[in-house]
Amino acid sequence: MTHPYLSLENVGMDFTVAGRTFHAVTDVNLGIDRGQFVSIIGHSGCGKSTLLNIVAGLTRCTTGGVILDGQEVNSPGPDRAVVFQNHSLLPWLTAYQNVRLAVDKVFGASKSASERHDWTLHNLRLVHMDHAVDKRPDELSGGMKQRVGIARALSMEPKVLLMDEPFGALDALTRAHLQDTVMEIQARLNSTVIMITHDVDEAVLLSDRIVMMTNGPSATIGEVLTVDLPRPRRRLDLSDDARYVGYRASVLRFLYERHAKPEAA
Ligand SMILES: Nc1ncnc2c1ncn2[C@@H]1O[C@H](COP(=O)(O)OP(=O)(O)OP(=O)(O)O)[C@@H](O)[C@H]1O
Repeated sequence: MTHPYLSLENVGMDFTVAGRTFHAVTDVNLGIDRGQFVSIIGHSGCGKSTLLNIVAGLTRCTTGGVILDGQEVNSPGPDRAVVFQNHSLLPWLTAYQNVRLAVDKVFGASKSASERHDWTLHNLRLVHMDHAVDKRPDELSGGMKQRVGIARALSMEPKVLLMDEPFGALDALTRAHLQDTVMEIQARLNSTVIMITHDVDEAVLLSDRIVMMTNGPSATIGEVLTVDLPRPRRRLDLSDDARYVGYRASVLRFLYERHAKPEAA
């Protein structure tokens, strides 16, 4: 029997606050193949970030476990790079230096200084940021900072790229540009990606599968939708494509009919 590249097995997470235990997430089972782009969507508070943090190794799950490429995940590691909604670049370093720091950390022993230099520039080029390598974060727009954050994550050659609402803080046009860049890179590198999003169009456009979460407490996977649209995908062509519109409607129905937030219903 072949195992998926990444698997979440019976993952559950309880939080105990002031002596009271809260079951945030229960019984999450998910297998992800290499090269797959998976989005997690669900209402606020359903445990999306909790799940991502468990895969990242930043949080230990209360029950179950995560296995990546045959190894159990117990702590953070460069094989699982994370991109957060708000860039986490070091403000006193340039775009180049922010990426180079990660490259030195991961490849300090295995690549020469000139190889690490070339690799840093290569990754900045992938996200179309080679024109601003010497700029510090406060000299870059929000979208540019996210690009550098993505370059930094990719430069570690992670087995899985984890993205927690990576475009959430960006305006619609910048968001669209960045989504296109991520699609282009994913096609080129065959990256395995888990992305959290609140944006239904973003989920359908980018994903091979969309994991839809029920509301908490005891949130779990409600449904998994396979998005069988050919790649490369172009947003303009898809906007009136019947299959695209159908997928979009399925996610909307899940979120706003079957699992509407009680206060929003
Ligand atoms: N460290 C913690 N201590 C106590 N409760 C927590 C902790 N982290 C998360 N929770 C709770 O667990 C639940 C899931 O939180 P989580 O941040 O994973 O949700 P989310 O789906 O990512 O939300 P959002 O979409 O708003 O970011 C929430 O009810 C939250 O209050």
